Amino acid sequence: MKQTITVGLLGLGTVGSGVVEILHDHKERIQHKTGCDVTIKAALVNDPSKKRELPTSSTLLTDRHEDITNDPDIDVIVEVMGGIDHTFTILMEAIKNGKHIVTANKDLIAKHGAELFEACQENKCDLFYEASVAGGIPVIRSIMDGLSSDRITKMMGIVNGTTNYIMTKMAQEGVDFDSVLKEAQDLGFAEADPTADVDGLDAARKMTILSILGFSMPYQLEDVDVKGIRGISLEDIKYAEELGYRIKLIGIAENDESGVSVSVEPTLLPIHHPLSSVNDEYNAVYVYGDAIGETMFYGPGAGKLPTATAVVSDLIAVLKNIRLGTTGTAYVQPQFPTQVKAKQQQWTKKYLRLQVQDQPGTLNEMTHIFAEYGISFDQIIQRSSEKEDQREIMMVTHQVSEEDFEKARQDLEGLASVKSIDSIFRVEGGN
Ligand SMILES: NC(=O)C1=CN([C@@H]2O[C@H](COP(=O)(O)OP(=O)(O)OC[C@H]3O[C@@H](n4cnc5c(N)ncnc54)[C@H](OP(=O)(O)O)[C@@H]3O)[C@@H](O)[C@H]2O)C=CC1
Ligand SMILES: N[C@@H](CC=O)C(=O)O
Repeated sequence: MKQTITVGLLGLGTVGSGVVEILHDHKERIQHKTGCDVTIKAALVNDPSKKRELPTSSTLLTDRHEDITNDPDIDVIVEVMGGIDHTFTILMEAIKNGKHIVTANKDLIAKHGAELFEACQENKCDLFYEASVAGGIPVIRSIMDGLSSDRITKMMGIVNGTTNYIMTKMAQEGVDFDSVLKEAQDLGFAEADPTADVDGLDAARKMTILSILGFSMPYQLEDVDVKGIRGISLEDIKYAEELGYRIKLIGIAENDESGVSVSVEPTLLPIHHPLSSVNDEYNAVYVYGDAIGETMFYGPGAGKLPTATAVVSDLIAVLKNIRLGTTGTAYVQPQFPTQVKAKQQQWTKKYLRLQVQDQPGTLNEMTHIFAEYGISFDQIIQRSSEKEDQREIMMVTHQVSEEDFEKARQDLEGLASVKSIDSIFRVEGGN
């Protein structure tokens, strides 16, 4: 027998309208898969007077969340409005009223995932959040289900669509940062506050969620080393190409015997590395496991319909659970304590771009400093600088510990012949 499930939407913007569209266009497919008919009874918005397409003519548009959280007819809440603490309060209220939750909100899950999970367990509610990491790519489900038999050791990838879109356009079309950010906003990829994208925080939240789930540890957002893309210039993109690399904003989470390190930063990748060809708003995540070896997940990481696909798939998971009379969630209580890896244990290659005095001995002075910390070079190129009596130097080091590199950087800054250190990025690949 067909069952009618009533949904309350929190948010009817880019993702919310995509959810409405998929539920409408795939209505029969969803009925067939779940045995359920889905009705959207109400949607919470900031401005109910704004003209917009409604899910059905009878859908209530409201700016009072209680109209949804307290409505006894509503079975499932789909949260696609964003926000952290206020949204958390609303969802906790909804869970206490027995509502199942589907959310696309990584800000919320990275900060309050554990509390939401506990409340859902206590109240026998579902909690699903596939769209919170890498938009339309089912990477959370893959980690929680497909790879659940393995021990995950590393996850690495491009997990922010906006910055990947910006950097692709900068590299391919030489477009300036501000105009391409505006394009990404118009296309619905960027967060309400796009500084979260540009400064790497959005990617850091996603890497936090992946680390909690993949490593089964209560990893904290505050422990992620985060650098955004503001410091990347068209010169860096050009010199990186010359050295055989592309620059991408890469998240890396590693777990080995010396601890866990999670970072998000601009990274030079060898041109033939598969992540170098991930362009526009696309995302890709490598997951390494003891048994499986290497797997890669690729697809659209942002945008209306790709993100809504993940949200509606979560809703389908809830519908199936309701039919089975059970509850479930993509969360598990972390099993192991987190031991954050010391800087001395974190090894990477580095790219530097510097302006130096054009005089004999400058390069010697610099290499002498690096040698003191045991740092050697993979590649060095020099170019004339726009500034009189200066040269521009681009270097790629061999593997160096973060701690030693930082000491060498400080010593370099103290040299009279070093006029400025304009860029420092991580480099992947090779020793
Ligand atoms: N866009 C994307 O590609 C992706 C987004 N996400 C996540 O999905 C969520 C939604 O994103 P998106 O659809 O892009 O955002 P939008 O800004 O397009 O939509 C937000 C919606 O929520 C409503 N809203 C926001 N705050 C409130 C509030 N305090 N009270 C009532 N209504 C509110 C807005 O109302 P009104 O329409 O009146 O302004 C709007 O309808 C975010 O958590 C985002 O991080 C996740 C993956 C990809
Ligand atoms: N702003 C985010 C949206 C998806 O999570 C991004 O650009 O990736």
